[in-house]
Amino acid sequence: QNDTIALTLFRLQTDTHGNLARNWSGSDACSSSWQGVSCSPSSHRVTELSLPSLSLRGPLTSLSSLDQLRFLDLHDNRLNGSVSPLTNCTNLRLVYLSGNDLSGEIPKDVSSLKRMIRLDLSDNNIRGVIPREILEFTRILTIRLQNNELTGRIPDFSQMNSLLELNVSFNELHGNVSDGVLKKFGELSFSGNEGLCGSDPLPVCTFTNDPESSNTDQIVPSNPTSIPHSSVTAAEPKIHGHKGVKPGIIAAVIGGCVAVVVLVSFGFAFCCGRLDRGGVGSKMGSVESGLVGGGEGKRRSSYGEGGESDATSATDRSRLVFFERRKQFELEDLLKASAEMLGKGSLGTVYKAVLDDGTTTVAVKRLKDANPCPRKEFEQYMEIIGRLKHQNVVKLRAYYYAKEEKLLVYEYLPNGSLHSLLHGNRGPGRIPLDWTTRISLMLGAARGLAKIHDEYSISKIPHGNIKSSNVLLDRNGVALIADFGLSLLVNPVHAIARLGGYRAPEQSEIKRLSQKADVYSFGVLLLEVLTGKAPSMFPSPSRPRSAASVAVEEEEEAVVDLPKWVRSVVKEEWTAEVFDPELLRYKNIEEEMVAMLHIGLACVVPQPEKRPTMAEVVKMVEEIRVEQSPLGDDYDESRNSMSPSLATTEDC
Ligand SMILES: Nc1ncnc2c1ncn2[C@@H]1O[C@H](COP(=O)(O)OP(=O)(O)OP(=O)(O)O)[C@@H](O)[C@H]1O
Repeated sequence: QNDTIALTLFRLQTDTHGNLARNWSGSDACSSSWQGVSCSPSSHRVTELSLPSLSLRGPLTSLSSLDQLRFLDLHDNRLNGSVSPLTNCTNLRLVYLSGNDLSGEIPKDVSSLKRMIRLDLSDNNIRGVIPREILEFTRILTIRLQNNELTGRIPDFSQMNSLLELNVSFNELHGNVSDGVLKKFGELSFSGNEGLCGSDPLPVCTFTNDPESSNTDQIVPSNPTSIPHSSVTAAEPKIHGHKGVKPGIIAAVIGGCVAVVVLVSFGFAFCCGRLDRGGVGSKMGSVESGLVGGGEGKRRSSYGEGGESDATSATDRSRLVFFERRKQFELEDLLKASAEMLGKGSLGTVYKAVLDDGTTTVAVKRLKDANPCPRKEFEQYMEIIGRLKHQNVVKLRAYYYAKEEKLLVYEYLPNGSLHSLLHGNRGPGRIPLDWTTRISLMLGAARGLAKIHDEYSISKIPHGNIKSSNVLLDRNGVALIADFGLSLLVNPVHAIARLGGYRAPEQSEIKRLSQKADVYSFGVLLLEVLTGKAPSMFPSPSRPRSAASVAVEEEEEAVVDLPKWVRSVVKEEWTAEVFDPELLRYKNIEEEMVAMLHIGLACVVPQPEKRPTMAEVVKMVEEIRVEQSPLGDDYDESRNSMSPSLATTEDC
């Protein structure tokens, strides 16, 4: 009842255009007829208030008694006064107040909002310093304070381990931005503050007497020019591109980024082999030695020698075996192809190879170390893999078997993996993965795995390595299951240890892959897509815990066993808490998310026999209807210009 009184007061104070009066009928805010208001069914308290763009004008004071409020979205109104009243709402997690006329300072007791996940106060008139107490948010993912009138020294955001997105641009802040912080959040997050300094492109810091403190030196830019405003017009993700990949271009260290993209001549990589191997490889040295060695020309010629000698020495049996009616290219074409390393997995290294015809692109997995699999067996397994054709399973186009080399040639999928979409670049420039896309990716992956299980229902061949990095996206954003059949190549005794899929509990005893364990892994994948948390497959209990990071680690530990964490949160009544905060921006999807959550939880029941089959999972996912794209209600402008399903993300 008190919440109803508080909201009624809020309406009377702010609803100058009568927008709320029209939409709030009845005398109970929790009666579900109050638009934009959601309550907890058990406590009958207001937990969500979502009233964006309603021309509300007035203070926030009456909201201070809503101490069960978790989600507050009042962006794009004309609200004024201070944000201080909200510090009483100690359950707040997601606060969107951008685009109002809020003024005053951010109070020091903002630290009472310990559960804050996302705080957006951008585009207001908030002044004063950013209080150090903000560093006490241990679960925070996003802080947006851009376009205010904040002054004083910038807090040491490097202490906020959980923070993924920070924007303090266009304020009047000063002080040193550490190198790590600048790199993590990107220069655009600090632009428009003439007093900030640090490493390039910020001006270099010099030390002068601090006018604010007689004891300490103030750090000021040597030449106070902020990052040019012209570079700040669009918050686009940075694409560290590498156009025109040529054979022989060996390594490109992408500007300031931890990830190193290695571009190798595939032919070179293939022919050179490993240092410790015999044959052509040992003649040429290792790929690594090639990396450090001479220039492009030299490597190109090395490649030429190696490629030809190996190709011509290939026996009739050591040839590319295609699963397509017409042979598309020769081994020699593959050896000549320009190649780019896409990544290393548990069984080998994958290269993108662009053939000289300029139109054929394939992904080539070069299996690592002497695979014990004899030729006959290998060929049989390839037959099994190559036979399976389905729109949601990555197609094996061809393979090559020689004593020293085993290559698997797959169709190339240009849009990365579900893993990189979910977890890549959670910082600034992150392209959110919307609900419609997530549902369609989960459905595609479910169909692909169901097909595998159905095709091999008698022999019960499992996939054995279901995880988000093995769900790839084609050019239309359709999800495909990768790496089917590779578990066959691994000694069953070591398969679980060698493959990195999400493990089912029974596998700690019965060390065997199975289709039921695939279902469990798929359940974990669903939970990963719903929560946005990456399941950690190999928890290390001995991880050192510093006092300062205990709280953050507790949060992280929740992801070690994703099913366990989800179960525990759901039990505590607040289901919405499990979902990826990124999804909370979309409207009217909660029912679908909860339905999907139930499917995920059904897949991860500890008893294998109680898990559904993948065919049943497909049916259940198909029954979750997405009537309309939630994008229509999206209020994140950064997404307007891109196609979410095809959005690729950089890892760095
Ligand atoms: N057909 C493909 N098209 C495009 N990229 C691919 C293809 N197959 C694999 N990749 C990419 O190559 C990289 C390495 O893949 P790989 O399957 O070897 O490793 P992984 O999935 O990380 O681990 P695992 O070996 O356990 O499956 C990944 O980044 C993956 O997205």
